[in-house]
Amino acid sequence: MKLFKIADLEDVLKILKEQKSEDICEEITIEESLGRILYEDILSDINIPHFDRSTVDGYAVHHKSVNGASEMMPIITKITEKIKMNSIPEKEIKTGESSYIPTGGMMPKGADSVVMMEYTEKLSENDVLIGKTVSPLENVNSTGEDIEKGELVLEAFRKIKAYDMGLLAALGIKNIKVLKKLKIGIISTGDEIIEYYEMPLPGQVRNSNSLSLYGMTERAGAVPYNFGIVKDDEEAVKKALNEALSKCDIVLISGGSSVGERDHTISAVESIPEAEVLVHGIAIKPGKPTIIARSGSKMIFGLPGNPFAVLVIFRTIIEKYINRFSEKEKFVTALFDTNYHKAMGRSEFLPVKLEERDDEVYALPLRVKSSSVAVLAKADGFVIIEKNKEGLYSGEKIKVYEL
Ligand SMILES: Nc1nc2c(c(=O)[nH]1)N[C@H]1C(S)=C(S)[C@@H](COP(=O)(O)OP(=O)(O)OC[C@H]3O[C@@H](n4cnc5c(N)ncnc54)[C@H](O)[C@@H]3O)O[C@H]1N2
Ligand code: MOO
Repeated sequence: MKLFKIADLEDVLKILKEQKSEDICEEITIEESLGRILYEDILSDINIPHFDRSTVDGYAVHHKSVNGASEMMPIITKITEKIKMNSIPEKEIKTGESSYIPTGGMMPKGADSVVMMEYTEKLSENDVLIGKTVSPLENVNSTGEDIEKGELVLEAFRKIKAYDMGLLAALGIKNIKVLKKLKIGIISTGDEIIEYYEMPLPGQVRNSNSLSLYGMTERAGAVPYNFGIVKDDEEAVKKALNEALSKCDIVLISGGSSVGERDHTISAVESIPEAEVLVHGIAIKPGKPTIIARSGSKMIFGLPGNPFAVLVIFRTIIEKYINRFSEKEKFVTALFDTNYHKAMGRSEFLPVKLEERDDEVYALPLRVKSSSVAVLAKADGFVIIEKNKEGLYSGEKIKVYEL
């Protein structure tokens, strides 16, 4: 009798984290870096800002010169200089003096703060009334305040975000080392599976899994390759798997992952001499019959055929592996809207809709079968109910993760 070696979701993630992969990196320009995985630590070789500058248009002063100044009791200061952008102030400020300074202008020596224009009144070319007290560093961006020289700015294996690109530019970095994009082969199996552009006869099912895997692969920053539909035939599955393995870093096979007579993924995987099955069966609903194997430096994921299960396994496991576990899960907290019972022994992936009522966010569960292709299009996020919980109760505070 064939039995699954059911592993917990956390253990599966741990096994995947421990897999040594052959890192192949390449150098790219920062313009090309969005969504790529950094292969080096980025340290700043400068202070940002690299000079003290004003954050407002106004008059640079030493705070002691205007101590006690107010709208009713302004203090007169002598204008020493009109500082220009992109130039070094020529004069040092002494007690009772001020310099006009634009936003972003370099602070003159002797000044430690800036009074906003709105609180000043120019009396002549040489004198200005200051109607506000300021404290040291008020309206000043001091050297290294944002980033200090030598600071670790971005850590290796971070997935580069749009705002990281601006940060790299501010550091004057043109090229960075990133991991080469992983190539991901996608195979769908099943005698009943037809191309999505064909009209299904009774018993036939359009191939939706290859397309959702294609999209999710691209979203994860890898390159998908479609290896088409393969019949439920052991030799055909082996042939397709070997072909995909020879061209890709990771192979995803949907369908045939269970233990039925027509489920050939496991035997196809086992027929590869260097393949090692790491997992066959995960304590997650849906997606239980998932297979994870390694062949040299390559990985094979045998996914259940059910469309919802495919999405769940990709979202909770494969995507994390592709991204080297570098992305923090984003979530919002919400109150669960109803009582929900689940069987013990498997973690459950539950899609939810979010609703705002009386200043609270409520999560409403969407009833779903593993065969659904539609449910995630209706969902705003998902909840993972832990393996040993019997469900969720109405009003329970939960984390809703981004889909
Ligand atoms: N005796 C047992 N039977 C089953 C178990 C079990 O533990 N013991 N687990 C069940 C669970 S849970 C799942 S999930 C399924 C997974 O089975 P397979 O991976 O072998 O998947 P298939 O039978 O090939 O397909 C299932 C379902 O999905 C449809 N499908 C398949 N490929 C596609 C595709 N590319 N696009 C759209 N839909 C697809 C297929 O037509 C089937 O309806 O096993 C249970 N059985
Ligand atoms: O694990 Mo299966 O995907 O529940 O139907």
